[in-house]
Amino acid sequence: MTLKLQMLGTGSAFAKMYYNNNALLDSGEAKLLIDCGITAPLALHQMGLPITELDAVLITHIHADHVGGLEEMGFRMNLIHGRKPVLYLAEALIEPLWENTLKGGMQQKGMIERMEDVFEIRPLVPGRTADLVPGIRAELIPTKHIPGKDSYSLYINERLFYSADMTFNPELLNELVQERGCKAMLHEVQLLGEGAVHTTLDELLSLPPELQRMIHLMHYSDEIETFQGRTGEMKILEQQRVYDVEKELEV
Ligand SMILES: Nc1ccn([C@@H]2O[C@@H]3COP(=O)(O)O[C@H]3[C@H]2O)c(=O)n1
Ligand SMILES: [Zn+2]
Ligand SMILES: [Zn+2]
Repeated sequence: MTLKLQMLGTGSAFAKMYYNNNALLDSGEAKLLIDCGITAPLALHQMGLPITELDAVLITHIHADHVGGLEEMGFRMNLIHGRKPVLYLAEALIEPLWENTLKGGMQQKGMIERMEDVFEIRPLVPGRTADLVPGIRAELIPTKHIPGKDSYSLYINERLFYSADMTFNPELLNELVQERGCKAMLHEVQLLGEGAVHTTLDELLSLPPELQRMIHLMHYSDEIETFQGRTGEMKILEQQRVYDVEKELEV
């Protein structure tokens, strides 16, 4: 089974040269979308991938660059295709995603009263590996991002770490490699400024070279081109390029 990765976008929340940092994983048997930001429907359209081809969506946290495309996804799937998209998310995100994000645009008296009326909700328990779609299983790892807001990174198929949005956590990265057999890391990076809610490039450059070699950078701002050749042993993920995870991303 070959796992393929295609980033719909590799941009930070306010990037204008890149779509939102949302990822398509394809196991050959099923397709999982990780996060569905504002630009995700347009990115999928430009990739020529119909939303009906997605077997499930997994949400890491409730920021618009990670959930802003769910209203369109929900309406189109239900109203045009007569299907509820499968939505995986931590139990703690279910209520706030509906009450604080989707309800305003999607609620319709007598037709859509709850998130379950438009999505097939599949709650995830952090720390417990779940089979998501054929060939893709994942464990939610609670990570620090915005104080007071739940946010999760992913450990996929016991070999691929997906940071989502998080502040620097070298202990976690070391544990994943030394104790859990991690072979590749897709990690967000803030190129400029202090890392209040993200992980900075300087923080990642402080990691040992052998760990840096496992890291592929994503969720970056428009300045990324000026950082070519300045990311130590780390590579920069290319938007919409299709990667064979084992052959091209693993060390
Ligand atoms: N305390 C905060 C909260 C938000 N932000 C910015 O808003 C963005 C929301 O999406 P993101 O990708 O998590 O990046 C956040 C910061 O750019 C920030 O910089 N500081
Ligand atoms: Zn983000
Ligand atoms: Zn965020």
